[in-house]
Amino acid sequence: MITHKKLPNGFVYIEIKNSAAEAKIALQGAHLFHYARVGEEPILWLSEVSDFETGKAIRGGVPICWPWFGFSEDKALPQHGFARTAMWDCVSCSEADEKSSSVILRLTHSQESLKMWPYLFELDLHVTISDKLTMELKTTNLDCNPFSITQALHTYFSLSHISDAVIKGLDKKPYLDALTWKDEVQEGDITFNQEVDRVYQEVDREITLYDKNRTLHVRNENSSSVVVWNPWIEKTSRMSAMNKDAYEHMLCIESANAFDDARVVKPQKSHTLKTVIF
Ligand SMILES: O=P(O)(O)OC[C@H]1O[C@H](O)[C@H](O)[C@@H](O)[C@@H]1O
Repeated sequence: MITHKKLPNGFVYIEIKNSAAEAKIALQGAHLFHYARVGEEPILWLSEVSDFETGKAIRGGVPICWPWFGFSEDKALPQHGFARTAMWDCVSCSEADEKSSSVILRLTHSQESLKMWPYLFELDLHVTISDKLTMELKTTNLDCNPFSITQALHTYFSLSHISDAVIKGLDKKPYLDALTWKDEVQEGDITFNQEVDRVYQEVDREITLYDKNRTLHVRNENSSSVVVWNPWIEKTSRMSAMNKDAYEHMLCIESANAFDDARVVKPQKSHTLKTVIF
């Protein structure tokens, strides 16, 4: 069942329930903020103190960073672009069978977007909810000039505890350490005992997240960069909409086209960043 819902403050979202899983996705930002398989704990982390307010990104779930990841060259523009706080339209809801439901949300250029980023575009998020979570972010260039994008499906995973988390699949991969701005190379698995903010490059394998009671797989397409982020104690205390111990129960593994993995989209052409989480 796919139902359009509204919070008391007017914030609108779509609830999807089928025999395999359930999900919630806000029209603001096409922001998926809940996904759980039937009978299991939620796979996505959502801050207990997140705002569901117009113009503010939800803290948790899967924010969409687009058309730039991180800071823009113009520091007056929002970090991670404007898509995550813009209102999207729902253009399609469908149920393939009792175990699989799909929603397509669309954002197109507007007077406001053209002030921040001077291109005509269509951006579609196709979400499929089944025993897997599939997200396809399709950028179509409707302009007469090519444009370059950086982007991420900025997935916040829910953890039993950060000290139990192990990421496999990035061994020997080069990365930019966003804390020191140095280029490094990963040696072995990733574990966490301090702040981590890294953009891995040349990623060509499935990534596996081991937690105490659960193993999750992330399979990306048309992406060779992955951001791994945990803000740890001090940065969490400075972050909006996060309790001070929130870093213990979240970890971001972001399916991206970031830094050296920026993509040029020619007029009338498309690029689709895809991730499957299972
Ligand atoms: O606070 P936000 O704008 O949502 O950004 C949250 C985080 O996103 C990414 O993971 C970046 O690598 C981090 O440096 C940043 O702190």
